[in-house]
Amino acid sequence: MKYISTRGDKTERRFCEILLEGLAPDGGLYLPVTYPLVDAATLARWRGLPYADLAFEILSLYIDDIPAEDLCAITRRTYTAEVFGTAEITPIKVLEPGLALEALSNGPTLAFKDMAMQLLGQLFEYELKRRGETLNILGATSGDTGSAAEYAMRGKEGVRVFMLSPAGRMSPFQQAQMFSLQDENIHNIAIEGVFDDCQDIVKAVSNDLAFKRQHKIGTVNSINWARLLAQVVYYFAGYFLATKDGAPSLRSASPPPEGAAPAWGGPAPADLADWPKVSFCVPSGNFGNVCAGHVARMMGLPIAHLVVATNENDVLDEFFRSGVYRPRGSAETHETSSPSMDISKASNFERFVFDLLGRDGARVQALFKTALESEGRFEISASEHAAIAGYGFQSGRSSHADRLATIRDCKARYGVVIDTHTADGLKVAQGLREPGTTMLVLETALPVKFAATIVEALGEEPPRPAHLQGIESLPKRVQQMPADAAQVKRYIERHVC
Ligand SMILES: N[C@@H](CCOP(=O)(O)O)C(=O)O
Repeated sequence: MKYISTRGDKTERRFCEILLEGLAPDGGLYLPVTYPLVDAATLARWRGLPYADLAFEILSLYIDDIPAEDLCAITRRTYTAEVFGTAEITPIKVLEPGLALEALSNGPTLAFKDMAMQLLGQLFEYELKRRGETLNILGATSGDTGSAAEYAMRGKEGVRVFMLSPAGRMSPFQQAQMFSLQDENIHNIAIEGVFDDCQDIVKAVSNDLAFKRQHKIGTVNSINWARLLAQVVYYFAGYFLATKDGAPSLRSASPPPEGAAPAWGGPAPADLADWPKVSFCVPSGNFGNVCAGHVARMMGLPIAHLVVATNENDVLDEFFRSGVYRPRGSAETHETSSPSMDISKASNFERFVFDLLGRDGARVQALFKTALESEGRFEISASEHAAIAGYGFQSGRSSHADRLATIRDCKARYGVVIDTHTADGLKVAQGLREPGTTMLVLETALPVKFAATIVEALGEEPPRPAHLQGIESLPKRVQQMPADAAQVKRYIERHVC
C-alpha cells in the first residue's frame, strides 16, 4: 500500500516512511491511495480471530514493507491480556438490548489511546532498530495522548518524547500520570495556552523541514497515519462482538457492482448487504478516533452511522449540521469537565474532507490553508453537505449538565460508572438510536481520571487501581513555557544529542 498527502502532493510513500515522518512535507496528512475492501468471506474468517491476529490481518492490508512474520510478532507482543486486562482486549458491556459500551480503556494509562500507542511503541522500536536511527517525538495532548505515548515510549531505545500540554487544563490525575515520570527520555512541556496552541506548535515545527530532518522529529498524535490504522482494528472487533449472536448466513463473495465505489474505496461489497449493521458513537476532539471508524466503513465494515459526539467545544457538530467549519480561537475554547475534548481545530477532520471532496488535494489546500488562514472559516456547498449522509456521519453535543445527568443515569440504570467523555458519547448516542441497529459507544477513559466530576455527579470517588494510589503527590518533572514554537525548538535542540 502507498500513501499520499491530503494537500495535493501525489508522491507515493510507503508505510514505514510515513510512520517516522508523521505530517506530509506539504503540511497535509497521509492517507492510503485506496481503502482495501473486505468481503463477506474475509469478515467471516476474521470473526473468530484473537484481537492480535485480527490486528495483524488489518495491518497487513496497509503495510507491505515489514515482513509478515515480523508484523505478526509485533501485534502478538502488543495486544496481550497482561497489558489490556482481558483476552478479548476490547470487551463490550451491554447496557440494554441494542446499546453497549466498547471498553477501550484497560491499558496502562486507562484511556483508549493505549490501544494505538502500545502498537506505535513497538513499530517505532522495530523500524528504528532496522534503520539504526533515532527519533525525537514531538506531541501535543489535551490529557490522554500524552500519558499513553510516554508510557509506551519510556525506556525505548533511540526514542525521546517531547510532549506539549495546555498548562493547568488537564485533570490532576492526567497531569500526575505524565509529570511524575522521571525517565531521561521523557520531556513534559506545559504550554501557556490551550491544546490547539500545542498542536499548532507541533505542526509549525514539523513544517520546518530543515529542523525536522536535522533533529529527526516524528509524531505520535493521530496526524500520524499509524495511530489511525491501529484504531481501525477495534471497530472490527466491536462489530464482531456486537453481532456475535446475530451473524447472518454467509453467501459466497462477489465483487462490488461496477461504478458503485469511488476509486479510493467504499461502499460495502454487495455480498455484505444483508449483514447486520452497527452504529458507533464516538466522543470526539481531534477527530482521530471517529476518522478510524470512517476508514473501517470505507473498507466495507457494515456500519450504519458514525456519530460524532462533542462537548461544549462543538465546532464539529456545527460543521455536520451546517456545512460551515469555523475553528474557534483559544479565547473561545471552553475549559470543560471532559477536558481531553477541549479542542477547536480537529486535525483529522481534513482527512474526511479530502474523501468527501473527491480527494481533490488542491481544494483541501484552498480550504484548510488559504481560507482558514485568511477568513478563519470555510463552507462546503449544499450538495457536498448533502453527500455527508452517504458517509454515515451524524453528530450531537453534550454539556456539563448533560454529562452529570448521564453519569448518574448510567450508574442508576445499568450499575456502570463511566467517565465524563464516555458520558458525552452516551448522551448523544441516546438521542440518535434507531430500532434494530445496535449502537456501540466507544469508551474514552476510566472515571478515575476525572474524579472531581464523578464525585459531583455521584457523591462518591471512582474506583482507583492500587498501583495508582497517591499518584498526584509524587514529585513532578515539567517545564512551563509560552506558546511559542521557537522556544520549543530551542528546548528540543538543547535536549537532543
Ligand atoms: N484528546 C487527545 C488530543 C490529541 O489527540 P490525538 O488523537 O491526535 O492524539 C488527548 O487526550 O491528548
